[in-house]
Amino acid sequence: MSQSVKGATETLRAALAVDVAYTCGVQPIKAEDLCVYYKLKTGPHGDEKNARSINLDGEVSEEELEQLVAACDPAPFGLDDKDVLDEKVRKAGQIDVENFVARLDVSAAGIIDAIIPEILSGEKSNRVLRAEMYKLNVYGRGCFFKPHQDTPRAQNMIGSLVIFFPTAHKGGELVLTHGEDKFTFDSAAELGKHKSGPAVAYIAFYSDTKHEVLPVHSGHRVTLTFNLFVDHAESGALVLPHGVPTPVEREFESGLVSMLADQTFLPEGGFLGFGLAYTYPMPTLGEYQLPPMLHLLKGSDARIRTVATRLGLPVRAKIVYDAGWWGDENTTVLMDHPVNAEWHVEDMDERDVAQITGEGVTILEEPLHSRGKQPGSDSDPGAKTVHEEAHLSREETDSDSDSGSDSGAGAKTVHWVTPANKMMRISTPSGSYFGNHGGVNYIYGNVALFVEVPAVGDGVRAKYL
Ligand SMILES: O=C(O)CCC(=O)C(=O)O
Ligand SMILES: [Fe+2]
Repeated sequence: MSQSVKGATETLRAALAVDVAYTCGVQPIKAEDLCVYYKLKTGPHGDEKNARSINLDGEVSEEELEQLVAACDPAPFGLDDKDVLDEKVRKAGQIDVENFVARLDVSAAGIIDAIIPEILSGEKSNRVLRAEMYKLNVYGRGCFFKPHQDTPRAQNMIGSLVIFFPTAHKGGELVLTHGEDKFTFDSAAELGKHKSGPAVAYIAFYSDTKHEVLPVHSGHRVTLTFNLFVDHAESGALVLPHGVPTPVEREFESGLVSMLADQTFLPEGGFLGFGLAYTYPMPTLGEYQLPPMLHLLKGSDARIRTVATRLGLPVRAKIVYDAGWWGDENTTVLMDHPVNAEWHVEDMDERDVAQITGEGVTILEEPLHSRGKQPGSDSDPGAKTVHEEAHLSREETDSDSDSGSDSGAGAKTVHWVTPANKMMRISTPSGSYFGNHGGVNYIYGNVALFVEVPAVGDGVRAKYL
């Protein structure tokens, strides 16, 4: 590989390393929007449920908050398909959506508009962000929630939104961990700085990001939680990224352009491969289609698509499976469709294998070097080495070709920019899943993006001669 390609690869990696998994702030709202109506628990004599209202401002009394706590159920967490109560993992109160009404409308209050630029990666195109209210939670003194990811509920679930009422409390910081980065959001401190009128604090984050709520030392931390979904216009067409490129997009673009201009780089054409920074919800049962993945990309993953599309380079998404059972220890399979995760190694018969090797499937002819290693773990020198070149078999790159080519004839080269080193194992469908709600209809799976690089002098590459 030439020095210039090495340098360009580094530029791309550096541009992708700029990534935040959240966006947060304090939003001024109308005083009446701090009001919540909630149902009381049925009385000991089976009396009818009554409702009460509470104004969740800084002046709310201890007595009123205790009444709210009395209307809460203990909040569970999710372990595989079960909701589990265990105060060593999560201690908090919750009210389900059918038992309360909050006056606050996050769209009308401007909170959705405030989070869109980050959560949809600066690119509105034809995507819409929809917030679905999920719970009201009360974290009193000593309450907390240990590190977890939020359970994926649909393929288009992208994030979680938490709204914090300005009720007095100390502690209860939300700590997010993404790769090597840690971020602490102290909603009480942020709201404390806001002196001019009523406000709520908010944070939105990609829901596969690990997060925890530290113990509350005093007072009551009252929140509304929402699941965030990406919907898109009926046409399903991906609108071309518009707007002014950000500095980090320009940096990424300069790396791509120097690769295209280097005539020693993939002279016959091929692919740039990117293992992604985030994981994506995949269904575990039934018949599926991979949703239009390119609409659902998060953070720096979306940057790959944005810039490549702007340059006119086709981008495709593939699910990455580690299919070690397949004769060869190191078989990596890239698929357009999630595999029915009910399939276990033992159950696999030839028919199943034929199905897996069917249309839209790519077997990497050279295994990924860093298979099974944790990304970024310093103790493991292999983790940071990228297997620079592997081959994408031709059946995938040329739909007209005969599909039985495992010989490598006509295979296209993949130049891996970031390693696809976290993979789903076909043989372990759900493992032990730990989330904020029981359910294994969806699991977070690993995806790789492939940017098609034309041969020297072909297509959009012609202008870089
Ligand atoms: O209250 C928070 O800050 C986060 C709560 C949470 O992680 C959850 O409900 O899943
Ligand atoms: Fe959570």
